[in-house]
Amino acid sequence: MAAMSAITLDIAEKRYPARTGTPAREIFRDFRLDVAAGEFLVLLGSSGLGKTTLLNIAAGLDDTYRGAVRFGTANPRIAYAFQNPRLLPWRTVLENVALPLGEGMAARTSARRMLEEVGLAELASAYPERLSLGQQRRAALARAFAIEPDVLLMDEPFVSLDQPAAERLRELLRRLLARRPASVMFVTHDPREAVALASRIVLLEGSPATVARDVKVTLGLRERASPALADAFLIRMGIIPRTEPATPRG
Ligand SMILES: Nc1ncnc2c1ncn2[C@@H]1O[C@H](COP(=O)(O)OP(=O)(O)OP(=O)(O)O)[C@@H](O)[C@H]1O
Repeated sequence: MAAMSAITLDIAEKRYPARTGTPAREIFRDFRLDVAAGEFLVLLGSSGLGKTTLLNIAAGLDDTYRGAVRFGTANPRIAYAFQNPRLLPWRTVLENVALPLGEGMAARTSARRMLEEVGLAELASAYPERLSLGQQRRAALARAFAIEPDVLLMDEPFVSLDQPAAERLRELLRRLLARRPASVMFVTHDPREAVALASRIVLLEGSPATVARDVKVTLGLRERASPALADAFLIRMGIIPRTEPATPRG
């Protein structure tokens, strides 16, 4: 028996109407994607293809399409981490993390525990403007995991950080997921980041977008962390092109 899907995206048609200067665009037609329970699915694909549109549809933020989104569990808890951390500037870090948990002491206690887990305990009563981008993203991760999501949607959550900072956040994400497993859809432009995190990589291509590659990633942590080995894997799987040999043939 096939494992039950945590998320099924079944999009008969998604289009954006024409705007002044831009013609109407068909983003998806007869597009289908199943995410298995516990899977860490990374979506790759060039800019403007429809990756964010797909996450918005999965999140229920966009219902202007023909088709259906189905979840493996009734009333799944869904967390969505955006590229911009989107913390409320007039609330403290603790209040931001507690917000999705509601009012009361229990909410604040869980929020505080989440902040400890992401290494921000000392900044609990600070306002977001005092935090670096990396710290804001830690807070956004704490807020996302505070609700113990069944489904975690992430849209380039670690972009514009330097490599060591991005790797520390990826490490944190792995740790958070180890304690609270979720089914993940993660969008990035960076194929190496995809190898670092994914259990499955889906490469989108074309307009309307179709699945060009769909590969399981079973590498160990050491291989994932090595740029050379990650690139070799990406080339082998046809996700990035083989670079031309330096020495001319013949
Ligand atoms: N509200 C909208 N109205 C019209 N067109 C839109 C709208 N939102 C997005 N688009 C267009 O639809 C296409 C897909 O957008 P989307 O943001 O989903 O792509 P993406 O793959 O996430 O791109 P990126 O990687 O640059 O974030 C783009 O060409 C975009 O310009």
